[in-house]
Amino acid sequence: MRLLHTMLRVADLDKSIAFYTQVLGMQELRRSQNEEYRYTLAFIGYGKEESNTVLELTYNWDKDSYDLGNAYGHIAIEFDDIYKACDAIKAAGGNVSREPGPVKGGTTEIAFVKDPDGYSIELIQKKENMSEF
Ligand SMILES: C[C@@H](O)C(=O)SC[C@H](NC(=O)CC[C@H](N)C(=O)O)C(=O)NCC(=O)O
Ligand code: NI
Repeated sequence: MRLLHTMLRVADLDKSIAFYTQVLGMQELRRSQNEEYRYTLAFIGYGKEESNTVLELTYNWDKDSYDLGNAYGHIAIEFDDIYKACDAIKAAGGNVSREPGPVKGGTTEIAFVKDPDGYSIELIQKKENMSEF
């Protein structure tokens, strides 16, 4: 078995794709529409689905907002330098909701940003040993 994707429902597909590609450096891998059930899927990530776990952005044509509720946590992305990444995200108008720095009670360096729908994305500083979590 292999973890294939995480699906997020988004209110504005082009705005979300612009954020994940232009701000977080992902690629749009493929897009498909379902005319009968009125939705579009966009698969995005850092490489081909054959060897990468990706995001599936779902746009329902008749829905322009969602209640994210209080159960969703975050999606985590590893960066070589989260400090530079956060500076670039701010420069691109992105929302850095938690400044980069050591995780509370630990040493791993993290930051959080919000995507256009308000989903939290955790940026984790690349390190040799991931054992802290
Ligand atoms: C391609 C595969 O990864 C999918 O997830 S498609 C599954 C399909 N998705 C939708 O219908 C999305 C729109 C829906 N309104 C929503 O917001 O979830 C799905 O869930 N189909 C249901 C089924 O029973 O086939
Ligand atoms: Ni899916």
